[in-house]
Amino acid sequence: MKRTMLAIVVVGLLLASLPWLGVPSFYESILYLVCHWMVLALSWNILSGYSGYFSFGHGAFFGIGMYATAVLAGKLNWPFLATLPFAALLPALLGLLLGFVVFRVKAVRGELFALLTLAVTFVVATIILNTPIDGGPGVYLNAVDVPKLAPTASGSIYLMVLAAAVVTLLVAYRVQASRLGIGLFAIHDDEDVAEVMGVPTFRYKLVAFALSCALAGVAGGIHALFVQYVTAGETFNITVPLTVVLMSVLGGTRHWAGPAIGATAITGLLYFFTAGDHAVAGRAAVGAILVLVILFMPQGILGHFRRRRPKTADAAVTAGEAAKPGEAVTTGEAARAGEAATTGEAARAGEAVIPGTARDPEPPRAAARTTPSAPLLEVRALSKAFKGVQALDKVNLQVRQGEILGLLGPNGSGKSTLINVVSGHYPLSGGEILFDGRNLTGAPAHRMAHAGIARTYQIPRPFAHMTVLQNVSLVAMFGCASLPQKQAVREAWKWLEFTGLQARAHALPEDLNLHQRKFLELARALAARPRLVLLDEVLSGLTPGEINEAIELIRRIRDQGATIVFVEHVMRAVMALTDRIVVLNHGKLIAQGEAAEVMKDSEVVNAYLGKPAYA
Ligand SMILES: Nc1ncnc2c1ncn2[C@@H]1O[C@H](COP(=O)(O)OP(=O)(O)OP(=O)(O)O)[C@@H](O)[C@H]1O
Repeated sequence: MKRTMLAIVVVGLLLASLPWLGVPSFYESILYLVCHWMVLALSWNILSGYSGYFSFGHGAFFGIGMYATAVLAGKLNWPFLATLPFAALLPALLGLLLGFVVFRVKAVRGELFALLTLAVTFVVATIILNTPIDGGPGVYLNAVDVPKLAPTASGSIYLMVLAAAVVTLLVAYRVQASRLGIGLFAIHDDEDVAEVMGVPTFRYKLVAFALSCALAGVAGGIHALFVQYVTAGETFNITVPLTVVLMSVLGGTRHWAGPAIGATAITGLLYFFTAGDHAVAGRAAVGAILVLVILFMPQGILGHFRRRRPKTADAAVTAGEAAKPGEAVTTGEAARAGEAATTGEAARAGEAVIPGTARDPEPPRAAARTTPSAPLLEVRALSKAFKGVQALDKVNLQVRQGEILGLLGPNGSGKSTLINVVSGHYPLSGGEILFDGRNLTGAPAHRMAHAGIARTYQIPRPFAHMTVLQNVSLVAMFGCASLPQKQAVREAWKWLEFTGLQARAHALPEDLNLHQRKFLELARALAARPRLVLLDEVLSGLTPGEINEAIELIRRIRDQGATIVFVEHVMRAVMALTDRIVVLNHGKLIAQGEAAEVMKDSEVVNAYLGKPAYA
């Protein structure tokens, strides 16, 4: 990490020497434009590329920065450098305000967010144009003194934008490698699941948005000085956000350096054609290249080559490095070495290791038991209504410390809904959730995860662009354990070994079979070091042999002290594993107690057992 950052700074310092080497100012202008677009594209990518919240409003934040400097320096005669903090702060505040409202609304994701940010651009442009900020004629900055940083004014402006580009590169790099970046990539893949796994999605999106807007604002402030004359028509032109998006997509949005490559390529190409007096042909060429890249390299230039890399000579290095437990694996790496070097023999053969036959991992730390049989989870009058469906109707339930509680009921009786509500995936409609004596009613899902609740999904929902190892280590970082990154990777290896998935550590979820995907769900839940594990039909769809493996695995999880709620239709597993069962029907709890007793209950027989079709 330090080497990459050092390399960015060294290259920046080398480029900073150009104004003293007598380079014609024309070239400084070209380099200025490259750096300028780099800042804009990189800053856009911090929110939109990493988290998937595509914004078409970057022009607004850039424009606010531009006008902040134009008004403060051009109209109020402030020294230029004193305007830059405001050029950063004002768009950041607008981003925060907008995000504070918009990021709370689940419906405003994807294209709606893109349209909303585009609308913000028009609103900002209209306000600026129709108030004394601009008022129509534009703002001149030709009387503003350029800070003397280099022998010439153009050299000084170039140095400022170069500094901004270096800082933005460092920020983009640091964010990607940090918890924030990993959380944003999880949001990109599945925001609801990310929240349930412990990622504070709202806060992370806000931070990313504010950072993105602030950097765009700085680019705007410097650009105001560069163009010397600021008009609303030029500033809030749709080509600004479009160009930024295209540059990022071309270079690759899932890598910190992708937008920088896209910005360099497109600016360089445009210059090449403009210099040859073929500006129109240049734009057409850029358009054609973009179409080709989107068709054949949908992950962008960097994404494409990084995806191919493990298949080449350095695959062994990538896999070997990541195979060292404790080595940090960031989401951007996405190493896809299906045959990655691993620790066990079976793993080397590329086979999943049957739990119990793998080399014994260091015993995974399980939740510590406190008072035996004390309730760990208590739900009181828990209700959940969807439009027209009362999925849960005043359910009262206790889960005791250290037990396996079977949650049974016919299809549609509310079992998954109960798990969804207790894990925070769905907000409740009524009632209370008490966990370990704390009232978690209405808490956001990431707080449920931090408190010690982990879950699996009936239909596995792994983060699609992250490897198996990254999926599991993310939960070790953000779940109840809240481990630092390197320790989280070590923890993930333990659970991969526990579930027999270590041979698939570097595979993407799409390359796993159903059995492996179900076990990935388990490994993820366990890596959180939860106090309560909610298992939603982990056995469905498995073969009888795989079911036996899973039963053995769940026993081992319980033996290590975890408390488990177990939704299952496979009756032999229910009988083999559960201490107690509760039965739901039409969202109501109809029976609870020891399995053998409850199975004789006439209401249970009528509602559930009387129905055929369970294994
Ligand atoms: N997101 C949703 N929107 C609308 N209705 C829902 C939603 N999720 C669940 N329901 C409804 O709530 C009721 C309970 O569903 P739930 O999935 O909890 O049942 P279940 O007992 O888990 O069933 P299964 O055994 O088939 O998984 C069903 O009528 C279902 O259609």
